[in-house]
Amino acid sequence: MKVIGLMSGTSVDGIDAALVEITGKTLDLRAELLAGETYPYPEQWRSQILAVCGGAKLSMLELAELDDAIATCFARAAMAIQERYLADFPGGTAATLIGSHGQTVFHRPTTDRLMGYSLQLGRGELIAAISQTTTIDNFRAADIAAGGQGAPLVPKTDAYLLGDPIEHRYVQNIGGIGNVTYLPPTSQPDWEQKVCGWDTGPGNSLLDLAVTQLSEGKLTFDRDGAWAATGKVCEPLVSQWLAQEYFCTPPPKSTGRELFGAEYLKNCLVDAVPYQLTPADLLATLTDLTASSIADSYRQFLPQLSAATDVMGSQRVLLCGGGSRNLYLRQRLQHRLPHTQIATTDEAGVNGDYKEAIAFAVLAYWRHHHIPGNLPAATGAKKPMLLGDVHPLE
Ligand SMILES: Nc1ncnc2c1ncn2[C@@H]1O[C@H](COP(=O)(O)OP(=O)(O)OP(=O)(O)O)[C@@H](O)[C@H]1O
Ligand SMILES: CC(=O)N[C@H]1[C@@H]2OC[C@@H](O2)[C@@H](O)[C@@H]1O[C@H](C)C(=O)O
Repeated sequence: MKVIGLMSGTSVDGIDAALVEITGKTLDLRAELLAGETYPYPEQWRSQILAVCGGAKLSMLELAELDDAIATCFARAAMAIQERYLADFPGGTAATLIGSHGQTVFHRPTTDRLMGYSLQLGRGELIAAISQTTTIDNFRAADIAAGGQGAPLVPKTDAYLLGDPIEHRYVQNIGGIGNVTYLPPTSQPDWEQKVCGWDTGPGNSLLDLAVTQLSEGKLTFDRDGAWAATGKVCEPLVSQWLAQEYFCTPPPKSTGRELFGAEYLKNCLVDAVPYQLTPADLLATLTDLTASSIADSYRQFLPQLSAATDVMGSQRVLLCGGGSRNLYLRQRLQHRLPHTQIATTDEAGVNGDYKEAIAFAVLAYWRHHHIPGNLPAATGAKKPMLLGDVHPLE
């Protein structure tokens, strides 16, 4: 079955569209990427989305207009990837389903007191009407209704697309926020029960904000980590930051720019004052915070594993997301995980630029086939749930 997956992440850089041929169910699942492309948001909408994510107030009319503008961008992305595929493969057939994550503008994780609240804009009914294709959206709500965080949702798709019979794998996305899926060797009889995942904390969100500020708006990110690589990590500051609540909280846990955003960076800058860091030192230290928070979370929350595999050396991190291109970040991660091989998901057969878009194509496919999409060990939901609202054509 051909399915289009659509995703825009916390960096709000554009809509990732993946046209995927999917077969099988879970253990026999196959997802072949036929076409993938990122379609940037028109600048007007990108700045409005970033403002809303940063807490800007909207009237209900403005909210409805933004929702529809995003849905229109998503529908256009779906139609464009469809056209590109049909132009490249004239005998090909069109996708029959769209799985759209939408654009997260607010995420409040579930707590002991409050049910989680996660809002993705870009309504599926409009995507379906414009693209004339059945669309599934709102994937996080059913998990939240079952007491889960609503995130991360990729772990179950990672399990069936990236498992290995011998290796322990950590599939680590480094987007605006970082998230990991741990996969035990699939030759272990009970491997599916041991899969877990969580949001590790900041990916590039703090770095991007700091680069924008330090360059007075001339740069928006540290390409290849070149600027940070000229600085020196302030280790005491990293240790101080790692003691913060989010990093010590055991999974299930999820987060967003609501925590690791402008306000958080402001506090980091205050903490850094006594150390008199240069801009490059500050970027090196923030880059190391991302690397250390990732490595530290593996050690804290999978302790028996790291003891066993440090000896056997059969563990591998598979990176994906924009941060995997940051060479300095990779270097810092290797420094923090000396006995672990670091590669990319591409090297394991899944395109890292489109892995999340592929995941939402798979989640829509599972919804269509009545297969639950969440992994309770990752989200904290009480049970596996069918994810997504279906918007069929009349
Ligand atoms: N060559 C590069 N060098 C350094 N960093 C890069 C490079 N290319 C991309 N990035 C970083 O990756 C970010 C975008 O990553 P990505 O598209 O994976 O995020 P996202 O999907 O929006 O986020 P999330 O996974 O949290 O939802 C950019 O903001 C930038 O910081
Ligand atoms: C609420 C939300 O949009 N969360 C995103 C974000 O980006 C990374 C991390 O934070 C993860 O929790 C999630 O995305 C992926 C696709 C997920 O649900 O697995």
